[in-house]
Amino acid sequence: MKKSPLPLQNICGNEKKIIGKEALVKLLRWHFGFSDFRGKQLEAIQAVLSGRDCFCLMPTGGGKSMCYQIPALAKPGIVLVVSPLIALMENQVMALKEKGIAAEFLSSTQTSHVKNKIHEDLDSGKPSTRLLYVTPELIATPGFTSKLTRIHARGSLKLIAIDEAHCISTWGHDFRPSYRKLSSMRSCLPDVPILALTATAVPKVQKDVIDSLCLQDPLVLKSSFNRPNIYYEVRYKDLLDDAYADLSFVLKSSGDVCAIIYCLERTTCDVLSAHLSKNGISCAAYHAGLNNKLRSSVLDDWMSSKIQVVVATVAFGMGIDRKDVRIVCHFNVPKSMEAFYQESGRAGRDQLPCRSLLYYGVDDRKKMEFILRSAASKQSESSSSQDRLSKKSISDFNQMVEYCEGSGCRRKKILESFGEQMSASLCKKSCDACKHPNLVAKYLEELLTVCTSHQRNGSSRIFISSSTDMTHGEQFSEFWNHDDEGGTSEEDISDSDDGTEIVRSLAGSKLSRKSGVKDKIEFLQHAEENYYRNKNSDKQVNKLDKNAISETMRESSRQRFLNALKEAQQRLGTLSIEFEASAVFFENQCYKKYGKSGKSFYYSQVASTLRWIKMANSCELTDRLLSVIPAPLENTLPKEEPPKEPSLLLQNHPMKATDVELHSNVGTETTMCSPLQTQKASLSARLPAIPSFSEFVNRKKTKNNNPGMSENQSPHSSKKSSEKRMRLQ
Ligand SMILES: Nc1ncnc2c1ncn2[C@@H]1O[C@H](COP(=O)(O)OP(=O)(O)OP(=O)(O)O)[C@@H](O)[C@H]1O
Ligand SMILES: [Mg+2]
Repeated sequence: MKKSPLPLQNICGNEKKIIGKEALVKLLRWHFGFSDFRGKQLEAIQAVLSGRDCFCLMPTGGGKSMCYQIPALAKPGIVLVVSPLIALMENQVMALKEKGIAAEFLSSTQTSHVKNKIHEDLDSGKPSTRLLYVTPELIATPGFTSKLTRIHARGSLKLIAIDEAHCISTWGHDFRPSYRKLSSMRSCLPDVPILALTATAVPKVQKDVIDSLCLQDPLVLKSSFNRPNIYYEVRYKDLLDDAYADLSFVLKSSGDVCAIIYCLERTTCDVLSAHLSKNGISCAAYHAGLNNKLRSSVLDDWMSSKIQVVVATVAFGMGIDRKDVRIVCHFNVPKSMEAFYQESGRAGRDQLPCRSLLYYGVDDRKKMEFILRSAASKQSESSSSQDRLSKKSISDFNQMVEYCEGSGCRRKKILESFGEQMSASLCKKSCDACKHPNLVAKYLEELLTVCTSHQRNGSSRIFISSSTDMTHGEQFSEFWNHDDEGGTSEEDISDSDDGTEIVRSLAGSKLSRKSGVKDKIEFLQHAEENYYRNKNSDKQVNKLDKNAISETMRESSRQRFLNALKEAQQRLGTLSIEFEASAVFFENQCYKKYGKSGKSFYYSQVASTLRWIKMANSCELTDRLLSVIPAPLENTLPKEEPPKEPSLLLQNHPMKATDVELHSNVGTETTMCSPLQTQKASLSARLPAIPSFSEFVNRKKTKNNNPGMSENQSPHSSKKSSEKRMRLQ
């Protein structure tokens, strides 16, 4: 229902003068029903109404939107709001319309009839629209720029508000190339004040935003980043029997509360959501792998409390305003403190007590380090700016690791990462480290023991050394950006299907290992059924396109194989294979087999091959790789001459067989099976096949049912399992 305008709506004409607090508070009460302004809202509003540029840094949920919504009501003319997500624009416009405020948005999702009506209004001399939400992509189009210039010439454009302004900075955690195009606005639309709003901007990003937008003598308003109503807590997956069960328990014991659970991978969202649903929790998965219809129905159901828990990738939530989110859980460690702050900040926007829960796992850390490293290695010729960004992404992630693995107040760590000093007393025991210091210290000690045993088994070394390498001068890239360029111009979700996604999707994560075997098989069967169902549908071509395996994906897989082989080398002692070529060989095999079937099957094959590499002994590995030696080699081998053709074995490498023996550790499998012997034996031996997923699972089952074998093979597993325990609530 349309609300009658407050007589104050034109409290002043177009003249630039400070409007008194009283008049503005009246607007706030009349239109929004809030008794007073929060934090720096009033200062920001007064600044922009007086025609001054303003940079406004307020915490998540601090009420930044009000800083441009009130100005829209205080003066005639249009406030242009640049927003990164269509979902966010839709929500805000809907909420404003419900309050009787003339707000519109322009996006590709609207019908041309609706768009035409909005354009008609904008073209009229006296537009009724007060707030116009647009994407940065639209602003960049020449047609829209000239429309804005015309509106401005008529004196009808009173403010440009740039929401989530950190997206303009390559230093920010959510850099969006399209935001950079906003830098031309100052020259196209001089005199129109610009308001830049963000919740997360370290000093470097603040400066970058101010410079990029050419803000002139802006009023810089900074509020504390502290969110006193959020209780911060980390739970350690490696010390838990079952993180899924733990999370179920937390959610159930908290009552039927509203929650967001962030996962790194889409598959984890699906599997975890299914698990929670089975346990009676009302929830749904949300990620860019779902179609638009399903995504918006999940969003609607969650916004209207039909479901309470959303299990999502980072695609979910920027600017989504459900006030009563009581728990934000990160089921995998986030990539940076900025991302963590932004996402955990979606809890408790009603200022009531709420909880940030992070499940930290050593495997997750390694996976993230691997992703960072893969992204880095993708850049063969890096520019200095890419190099700079890559190093930054590593150090950003290290801050997150420190948050989880370090002792001391979590709140302090968050605030200090944004350059804010904090006294120890500020936390008031509102994080686990301050509330239960002894318990947290004990967990960290236990975690260290688990990590050390991982390392002793060789499983961590490759990652640890690679991450150390990375901080010492390799080339890196910012890989997680919501890069909306090159895709459809107004896609509302941007967790893209790039190479990183593949690495993320590869099986072998601790999470998927923790779900039951039956669940897993059901899940894969379901995926297979879906695949064949889709295959017959008339959308097949489109789907196959989406399912296509790109060169980037293939490169990620090769990298993954390379790391697995190096890890195998650490586990087994010196392995006499040529790593790069072997990695290419394994990847080629997967691609040959499943290249045409699409990426799901391809990933699955990559994953099972990786599992096989993890379990194989030296003989099996070298045998497997020998199979690709060209036929003529067979004749040359007995003479112990190096083959002419390039081959995968180190035999073709300058290193001699004797070198290998010298490097072998006594008692390792390498000494029992020298490269030469292996080659000879393998020519007559049958090659072991790489197991399928179900074979792998069944083999594992058999081993577990055979106590002798499991004892020999995994002396740590039973110990580790008995070491694990559910954490106290
Ligand atoms: N002065 C106020 N008094 C009470 N509630 C307010 C006030 N201003 C804003 N709010 C409410 O606070 C909530 C958060 O506001 P808003 O969405 O603008 O936050 P934000 O700073 O943009 O957060 P984010 O960074 O997550 O986008 C909204 O529900 C809004 O209605
Ligand atoms: Mg906002």
